[in-house]
Order: sequence, then C-alpha cells, then structure tokens
Amino acid sequence: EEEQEEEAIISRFQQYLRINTSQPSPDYAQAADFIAGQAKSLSLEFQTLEFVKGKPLVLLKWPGSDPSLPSILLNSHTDVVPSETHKWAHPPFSAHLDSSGDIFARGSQDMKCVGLQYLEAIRRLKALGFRPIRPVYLSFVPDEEIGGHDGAEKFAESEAFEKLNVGIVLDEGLPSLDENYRAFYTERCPWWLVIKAIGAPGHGAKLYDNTAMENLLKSIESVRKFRASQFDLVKAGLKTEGEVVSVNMAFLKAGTPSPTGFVMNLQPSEAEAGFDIRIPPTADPESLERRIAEEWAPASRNMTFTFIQKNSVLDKSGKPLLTATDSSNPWWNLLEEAVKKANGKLGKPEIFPASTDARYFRDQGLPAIGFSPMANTPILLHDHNEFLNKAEYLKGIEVYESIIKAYASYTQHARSDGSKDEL
Ligand code: MET
Ligand SMILES: [Zn+2]
Ligand SMILES: [Zn+2]
Repeated sequence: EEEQEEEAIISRFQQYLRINTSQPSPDYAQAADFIAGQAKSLSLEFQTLEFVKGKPLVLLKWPGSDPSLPSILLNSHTDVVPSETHKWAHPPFSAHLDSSGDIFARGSQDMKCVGLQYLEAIRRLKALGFRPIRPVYLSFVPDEEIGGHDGAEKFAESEAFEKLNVGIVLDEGLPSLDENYRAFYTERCPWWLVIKAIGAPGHGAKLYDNTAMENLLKSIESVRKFRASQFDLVKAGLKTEGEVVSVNMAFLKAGTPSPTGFVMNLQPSEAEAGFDIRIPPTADPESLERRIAEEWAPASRNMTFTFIQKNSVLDKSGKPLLTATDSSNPWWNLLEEAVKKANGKLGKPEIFPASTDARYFRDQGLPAIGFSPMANTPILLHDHNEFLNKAEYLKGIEVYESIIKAYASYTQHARSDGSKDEL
C-alpha cells in the first residue's frame, strides 16, 4: 500500500513536470488548472489572481484555527527556463524516470519539486488529522525566471497580499552535494546590463581607431579583468560564491548578416554585449555603477549602457534585504528544529548566489528563507539533464511535513522583524 502511495506521489510530480511552462511562452493555463485540481482534491480554498492578463497566480489556503495570527506563505514559481531539448538525454518535459530513480525534467529542481512537495506534505498532515493554528497559504507564481515583475513583485505589493497578514515566507533554495540541506537568508540581486558600442564602418582591410568592435572589445577586456578578480577570491577560498560580484556575458551581437553567415569585409558600425551581473547585499552598488559608466561603457569611447533588470540590494529604508538567522528570528529556529526532527541536517545559512522571488517579500519587511530540500544532488538548475532522485523528492516531503507542522502550530506572535513578544 505504501508503494502504491509513493507511485501516486511520483505520478503527480511527473504530471506537473510534463506541463511545458518554459519561458518565453509558458503554458500557464494548464499549470493553473493542474494546481486548482490539486487544491480541490485536498479541499484547500483556492483563487486565481491575475495581476497581468494571461499570467495567473494561484493562491491556495489552508485555514488556521486562529486567523488572528500572522500566516505562513509557501511560495513557488510555475515557470521554468528554456532548454536545448536535443542536448538532453531525455526530453525536458518527459519527466522520464530511469532505473536509478532519477526523474529528468526542466523544473525538477527549479522549482516544481518544491511546489508539489508543499502540497504532498499538506496531504499527509491532513490524513494524520493535523489542524493548523496559523493560516497556511501557498502561492504558485508566474514569471520568476524573467524577473518576477508580473508575478511575485506585483503580488507582494498588492492589497490582496496585505490582507493575508503573512508572517514568514518560504521560497526556493539550492541542492547540496553532501548530506546537509542548504538554507538561504538573503541573495544576490540581479543587474542585467547591455553595453553598446558605435563606431565608423569601413573596409574590412583597413586599420583605423574607434571601430565599434574595438570599442566593445576594450570593454569586454575590462569586464573580464574584474570577473577574474572576483573569481580569484572564490578560488582562493577567501569568499563564497554568494559573497562576490559575478559577471558573465549572456550575448554578443554584432556583424552584418549575409546568406552564408556574415559579411566579412565590412566593419560593423554597432556592437552590443549583454551581461548577467549578480551583486551581494553587502557590496557597494554605487562603486559598481561608477565602474560601469567609467570603465565598461565610457561615453568617451562612444559607448552607452542600459539595464534590462536592476534590483536594489537594499530595502526601502536603505538596509540590506536580510532575514535574521539567530535567536531573534523564531522562524529560523523552528526550521532548524523541524529539519532535525525529520532526520535531516542543515548547513550554515548562506547567501543565495542567484536571485529568487524572496527578495520581493523581504522588501515588504518580511522574513523569507530560501530552502529546497535536495541533499546529495548535483546542482543542475538551468543546466541540461536537470533531474531529481525520487527518494530525495520523497524525503523532502517528510521534511516539509515537519516544517509546516512546526510553523502552523507556532502560537507566539512573531513580529515581522523576527522579534518575539515577551511571554
Ligand atoms: C533576474 S530574476 C531571477 C531569475 C532566476 N531565478 C535567476 O536567478 O536567474
Ligand atoms: Zn527558481
Ligand atoms: Zn531558475
């Protein structure tokens, strides 16, 4: 019977994974239908919020016996990044289960696993007769992978959100290569930068100064020098990945297309490069901005720059967006204890090296913890052949069962800054 139950759990996970919610044209309608179906089968209240047409956010509620207590929000995004399908061993929306129990799919780690694990944990808690004291909400949000502006950002700023009286948010984390789960108290913020060079066109055989290509290449050299300085700190073991500024080139665009490729004897008059920059909350964004204006895209070299994405590392009051992970934050202690209770181990809290929707909730002054229970798992987010082992997925459900139970039973009135009322 337990075996049958496990099969049903895995089959539900596969169903969700098989919905193609890949950017840039995710099938949000089908994902929303699927989540609504799950909500019905679990007798959870649900509603669809559409801050932007065609981009549904599905909100589920498990009511608490004391609705006056701040609620718990379990967040996950429904969209996934694109895949180079033909480079995968198993198609990214096949959710292929191999003989060692690995389930291959885009979104198996990032983060359809988490969204469904929340639901499976609730299914078990309900079967055991557990009743939450605090209300528990689950948000299935769109558009995280393209910045979250039409999803979590609008949600966190909405009146509907304020009414939920959220006290703590759980969002995504990363797999761990060893047995210790990872938890994240803050994250680097994304700046997506495009620099553009212009220069005089001319014969491909002519040497002259200030071509667009030469101007852009000087910038790229400068970016690479900076990148190496940051990477060296990580390689030397002086800093972790989340503690340095990363910069990686995402695209290069230049040249005059021809039917066989590019015109070779014409020097282009424009050239562009795009960079994905991630900045730790402790870095000085102004000095980086100066570096961009003075070294990477100086007007003196006929260069301009724009940001496609530019989040602040600071909240409205100018403080870094951090969630406390000491005794001042009861939610942190509860998480630690709950993971232990489920026979899991938790490593030291870290800075999430990429970016998540948690930043929009932290921006509202709320504590938010990044956590995806995947131990002994290679980190394959945004990579080919993303997979999660079945046993690891099932273990994660037990961990959430323990966390949700602890959180929903917690009766002290925790303030949003994490401090407690005196008893
Ligand atoms: C820039 S918004 C965040 C998108 C995605 N989670 C990433 O870190 O790349
Ligand atoms: Zn994600
Ligand atoms: Zn992602």
